[in-house]
Amino acid sequence: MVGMEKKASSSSSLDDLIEKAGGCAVIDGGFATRLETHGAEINDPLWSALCLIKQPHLIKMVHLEYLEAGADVLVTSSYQATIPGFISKGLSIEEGESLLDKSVKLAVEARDKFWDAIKKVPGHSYNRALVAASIGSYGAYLADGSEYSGNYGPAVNLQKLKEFHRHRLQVLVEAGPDLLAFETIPNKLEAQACVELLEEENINIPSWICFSSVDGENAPSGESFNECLEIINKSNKVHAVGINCAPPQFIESLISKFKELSEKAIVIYPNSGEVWDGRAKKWLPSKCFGDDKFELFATRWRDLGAKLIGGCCRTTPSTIRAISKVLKESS
Ligand SMILES: C[S+](C)CC[C@H](N)C(=O)O
Ligand SMILES: N[C@@H](CCS)C(=O)O
Ligand SMILES: [Zn+2]
Repeated sequence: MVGMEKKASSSSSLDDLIEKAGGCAVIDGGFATRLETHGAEINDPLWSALCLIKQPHLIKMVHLEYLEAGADVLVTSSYQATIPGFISKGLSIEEGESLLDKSVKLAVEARDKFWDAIKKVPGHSYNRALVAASIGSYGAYLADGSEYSGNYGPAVNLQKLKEFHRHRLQVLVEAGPDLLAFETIPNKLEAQACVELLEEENINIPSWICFSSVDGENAPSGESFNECLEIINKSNKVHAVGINCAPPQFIESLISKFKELSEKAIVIYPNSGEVWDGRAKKWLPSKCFGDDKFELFATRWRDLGAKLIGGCCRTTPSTIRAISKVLKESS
């Protein structure tokens, strides 16, 4: 147990979903990398957010695929969607705001469409999914791979990070998601910026903060998770903490570590094990885990205490189908 810990209020929509899902809810899988398999062009500084401008129908299609596969939570297409990013494409602030709003609306529309159809099917085993607005790290916006290094340079201080996140956070919250998902946070300073913003903006939507990790032990910056979680534990605006887009082989020990360091729910959605080359902008062949492995991992991670489990880059709807099936069978 950790001192000074503020537990988030217990009757949130997230807690309800976890309970309905039998103690462990399923998050969707890699979003941008799935868009790519449908032919989306995302080799761009905006990465998957380019689709919000050019191919929004693909975004909805991927959301529907993950719902059909059994996801209880959809993460929106806003990971690398930012107002400055859209401005650099020649769009206005208003157009950028409208694209952020659209990222939430597309997921909500997919969720409602799927739920309206499936709830009429007798004996179905789906839950009404929640929509989590993705808030990618500053490193994601930089598009230089720094969400895996945490190295933002000396000019990037707390103020700058809060400035970067504030407007997007306000617009996403206004769009009405069920949850907020801070993703691939690589260092302590950015975790602090997120926590302070949730307080300052008085956000009452349940949120999770997920870190990436490249050594399986620490945040990518080299700072210990002990230091990072200390800040998060003090806030009752954060409902869950965890890891996304790190390789699956790191997850088991990180769940144990997070359990020791925090009382918050633990959220886990690793990538396939392949490694992102931020310069070449491609996935390097590496130890890649298939759906059968994810099936085994998912029960182990659930038994170790994870409350939300899904996949990140290069995992697919079939990965999520495998996770959902095994968790439902054994809950
Ligand atoms: C999670 S990484 C694969 C996302 C893409 C990165 N921010 C880039 O733009 O290169
Ligand atoms: N939600 C994002 C995270 C990228 S690391 C995606 O799945 O594309
Ligand atoms: Zn990822």
